[in-house]
Amino acid sequence: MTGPEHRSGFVSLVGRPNAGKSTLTNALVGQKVVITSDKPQTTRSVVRGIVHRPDAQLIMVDTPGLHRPRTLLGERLNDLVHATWAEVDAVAVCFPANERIGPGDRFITTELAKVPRTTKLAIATKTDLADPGRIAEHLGEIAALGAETGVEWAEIVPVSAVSGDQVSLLADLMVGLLPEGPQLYPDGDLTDAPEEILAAELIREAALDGVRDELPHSIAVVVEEMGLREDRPDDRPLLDIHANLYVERSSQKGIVIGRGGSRLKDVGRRARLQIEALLGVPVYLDLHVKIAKDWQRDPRQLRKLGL
Ligand SMILES: Nc1nc2c(ncn2[C@@H]2O[C@H](COP(=O)(O)OP(=O)(O)OP(=O)(O)O)[C@@H](O)[C@H]2O)c(=O)[nH]1
Repeated sequence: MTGPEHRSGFVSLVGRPNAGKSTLTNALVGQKVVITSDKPQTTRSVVRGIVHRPDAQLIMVDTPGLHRPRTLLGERLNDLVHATWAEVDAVAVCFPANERIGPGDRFITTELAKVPRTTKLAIATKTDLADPGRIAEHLGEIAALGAETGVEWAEIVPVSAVSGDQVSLLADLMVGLLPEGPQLYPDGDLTDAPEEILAAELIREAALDGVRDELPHSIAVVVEEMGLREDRPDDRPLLDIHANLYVERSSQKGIVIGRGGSRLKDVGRRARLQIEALLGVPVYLDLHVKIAKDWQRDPRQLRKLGL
């Protein structure tokens, strides 16, 4: 049962490579973890764990990595990261206490400043590797970085995921930043991992490209299945994605598919390239177009489509 005091929401751990995000996620979720282990475990991939507590459900999201945008695709990917950050309740930046604040940390914090409404907190990770004087200095540098970039830290918390020091305090603080809300996920398997949402969004964008005027807001995409293909060698993974592209009318279906299926093929190819760039793994994309009559006006269909 969920009482009025129950809180729920999404927190994303970000930080430069090796900052300790995955280790901290695991420490936070502890034994009651649901990790989507069938997802590609590349540094760019999104892994999510859920902290189930009597008073809260804290859903941990690792958003895809930011890139210094050199290409249009890079910019597009960063837009996606910003969009993901804007959708979560809080973003926590991890700054390892055994290293100085560097350009990578400054870049991430500056980007985070562009997402005004999301709550931000700072975590000084790996405190077991630094002495108290150094930790105090580090916390001061994190505060200064916030002031310099215009990010207001809701909390600055030192933790060690390895020794466990302050991990439960961090969980309490994060829960305190969440809105009141019911349990969002049942115990058990997760179906709508952020990767699937991002993949669906990329497919939708590719499908709308060039036909926006003809198909305003009429396309919804649902990733039905996503998983690494079995029996592949470790160095040659392949991610299978089965997705349905919903339109409202058969005339729209014709537009999306194109003559002899040529347009759908092109949509699939472009979406696949973007998903591969985002997740860092080769993708086999199986795309089907279906008609969900007037889905925009039907609450049941909207819920089914995750909207
Ligand atoms: N001593 C110590 N080591 C830690 C701690 N947290 C993480 N590490 C180590 O730091 C390294 C990087 O940790 P990860 O959790 O993989 O870091 P990450 O930020 O997820 O890394 P990427 O996936 O590359 O972005 C690993 O060798 C961890 O064992 C900590 O609290 N104390």
